[in-house]
Amino acid sequence: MKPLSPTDQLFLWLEKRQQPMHVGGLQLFSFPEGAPDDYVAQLAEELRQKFEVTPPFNQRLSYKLGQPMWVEDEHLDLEHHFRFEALPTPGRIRELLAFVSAEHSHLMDRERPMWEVHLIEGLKDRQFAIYTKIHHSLVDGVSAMRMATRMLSDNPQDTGLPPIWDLPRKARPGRVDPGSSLWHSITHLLGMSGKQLGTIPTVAKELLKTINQARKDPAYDSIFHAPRSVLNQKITGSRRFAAQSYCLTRIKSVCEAYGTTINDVVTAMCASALRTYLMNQDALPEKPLIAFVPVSLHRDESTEGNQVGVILANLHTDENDAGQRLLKIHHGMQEAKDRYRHMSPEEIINYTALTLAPAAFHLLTGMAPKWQTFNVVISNVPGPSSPRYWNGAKLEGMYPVSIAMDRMALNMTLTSYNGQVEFGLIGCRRTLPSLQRMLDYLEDGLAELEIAAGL
Ligand SMILES: CCCCCCCCCCCCCCCC(=O)SCCNC(=O)CCNC(=O)[C@H](O)C(C)(C)COP(=O)(O)OP(=O)(O)OC[C@H]1O[C@@H](n2cnc3c(N)ncnc32)[C@H](O)[C@@H]1OP(=O)(O)O
Ligand SMILES: CCCCCCCCCO
Repeated sequence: MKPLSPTDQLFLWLEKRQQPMHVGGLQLFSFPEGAPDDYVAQLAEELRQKFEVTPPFNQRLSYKLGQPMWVEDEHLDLEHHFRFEALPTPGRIRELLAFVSAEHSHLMDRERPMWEVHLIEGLKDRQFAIYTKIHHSLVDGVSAMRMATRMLSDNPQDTGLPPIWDLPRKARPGRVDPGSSLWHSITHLLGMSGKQLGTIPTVAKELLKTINQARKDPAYDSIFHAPRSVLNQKITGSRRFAAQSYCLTRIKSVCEAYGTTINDVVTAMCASALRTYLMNQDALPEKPLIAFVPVSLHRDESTEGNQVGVILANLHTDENDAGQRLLKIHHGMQEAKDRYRHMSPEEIINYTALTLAPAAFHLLTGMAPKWQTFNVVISNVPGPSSPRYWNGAKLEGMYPVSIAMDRMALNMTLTSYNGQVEFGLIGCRRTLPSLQRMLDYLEDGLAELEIAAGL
């Protein structure tokens, strides 16, 4: 029995039909050399027969004294969670993305462990795919990426590698299993509150500094007054997913030319894509868009729950010059990172909670609809830098599928793998009808920076 942290619980509270709170990943593989045509069907049979379901994949929600806990599901039904499916012909990436768009729109059953793995055959060119869906109250992007990486090997000859639901548990040195009693859960929560109280002085000091800085600097002040835009409307429950890879070497060359980080460049690509998308609808707000940028607080190799703080980043979408826009984004991100450098993870989480309080208040109550805290999520989850294989099948790409929410109809998350940066855009189907065009605008955003830098 394990209690959920307040951040993990938030994703349960926020969930509703038009706002499912699961995240996912789409992995694209090519058949191992010499594999038979029914390779994927054989693989499905093996996965059904050979493996167990281990934590967190065997954990379902239960409530004790009103407190949500993870408990082992004694009636686990693998057939419900693991599904073998086929794409309609001609089995192009377009059909695959349509499949993910539809599956990502469905809520999961809270009576069961909240995950699904879809093994997908019928793709062209001897490829197959795995779309994994898991509730955000169980993992964040970094823990999901760690799990996905642990099921893979850098050796194409390695066989017997498990699926994501039966990964070997990593023992943490010096950690004793705390047991599973309700008493342990209560003391754990009280301990957490003690730690939380200790964060008050630093968080208060940093908030005061923030307010003073916002008084002096208009670019900084903008962070706390996001404009309303077409992205920020009530959403429906159906999603559209668009994904594409971009060359990491090109992104690194832009970083070097401007003296910025990778994260700054991908953020600037998003800013440029949003600008073009909104300008084409004559809907670019005069004031700059503000992004919700998660920062990982995982201090070890853990794959447990959500450990993230958030930076509210000014995207400077009111700036015409692409190079200047990148430098301004870099400057704002540096400032935010400097602030967090002096804070503990608990302090960062509480500072984040206070800065996002108006958004959370609106999402939970529907009140204060005029206050827009941020316009879009931009999340960067780095992955393995060299080729990976799963039982001889080469991983060709790995795309994140995240969350759209009321008044935040678009989420731009990216991962990286083997020299590629892989964007996964998820949006409300009704609010953002031509979402796939953003993929071209991201490319244009990168090209614009290359040209401006003379590359
Ligand atoms: C679901 C089941 C799974 C199945 C399939 C799997 C799918 C795979 C997961 C999907 C997941 C979806 C679900 C999302 C749900 C959330 O999005 S939850 C929120 C998750 N996001 C986070 O936690 C944010 C994590 N990112 C961060 O903390 C920071 O942005 C970063 C990435 C560390 C960047 O920080 P920074 O200091 O501004 O940036 P930067 O200097 O650019 O980077 C630091 C270092 O990282 C490197 N780096 C940064 N970005 C990249 C990049 N994109 N590529 C390569 N290297 C990079 C830099 O080169 C640099 O390296 P060194 O020079 O130090 O060697
Ligand atoms: C105020 C709460 C905001 C929650 C945003 C969810 C973003 C999902 C990416 O991890």
